[in-house]
Amino acid sequence: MIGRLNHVGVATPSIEASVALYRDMLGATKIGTPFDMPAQGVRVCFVDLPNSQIELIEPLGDASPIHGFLAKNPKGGQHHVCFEVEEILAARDELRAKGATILGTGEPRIGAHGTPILFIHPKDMGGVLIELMESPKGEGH
Ligand SMILES: C[C@@H](C(=O)O)C(=O)SCCNC(=O)CCNC(=O)[C@H](O)C(C)(C)COP(=O)(O)OP(=O)(O)OC[C@H]1O[C@@H](n2cnc3c(N)ncnc32)[C@H](O)[C@@H]1OP(=O)(O)O
Ligand SMILES: [Co+2]
Repeated sequence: MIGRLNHVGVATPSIEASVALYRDMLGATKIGTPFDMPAQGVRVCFVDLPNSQIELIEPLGDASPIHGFLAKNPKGGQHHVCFEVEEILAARDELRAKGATILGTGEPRIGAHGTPILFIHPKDMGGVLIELMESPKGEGH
């Protein structure tokens, strides 16, 4: 089912401070402009790597899904991994049939790359929060 690793999500209390770390400590050169995703409750900034991306996420609004994580990890930390799938609804139905809990309503939302996304509860995946993202058309694997 899963295809490419699209990104690793990193929660941070400050995108600005994290951008400085990735740029100055690790020498990242391709760093996007931060943007708000109010429907997802996060502010997002991508660090482009040759083979993947780091997705820096900062809480946006009172109902942000990452408030709890940052309360437990005040300095931030690795938050989720995102794999591409060809058909998000087929992936969801297959996962549910295997007993996985799909978070939220179970209806995909549009993610930061403009394609539908879903999340699998970390309790079903060995403590790792998994995001599934439908591959951009023409790039399916
Ligand atoms: C923009 C978009 C994109 O890429 O396109 C994004 O990525 S948006 C990325 C942000 N959006 C999301 O994450 C949406 C999906 N996430 C959620 O619905 C939530 O964050 C949950 C994963 C359900 C966690 O919510 P919350 O922290 O309120 O739950 P909770 O305190 O009840 O925690 C339940 C259990 O999950 C653990 N837990 C919480 N967050 C975790 C994480 N990121 N990785 C691994 N485990 C995690 C807690 O420690 C706890 O474990 P114990 O039970 O052992 O104590
Ligand atoms: Co993500």
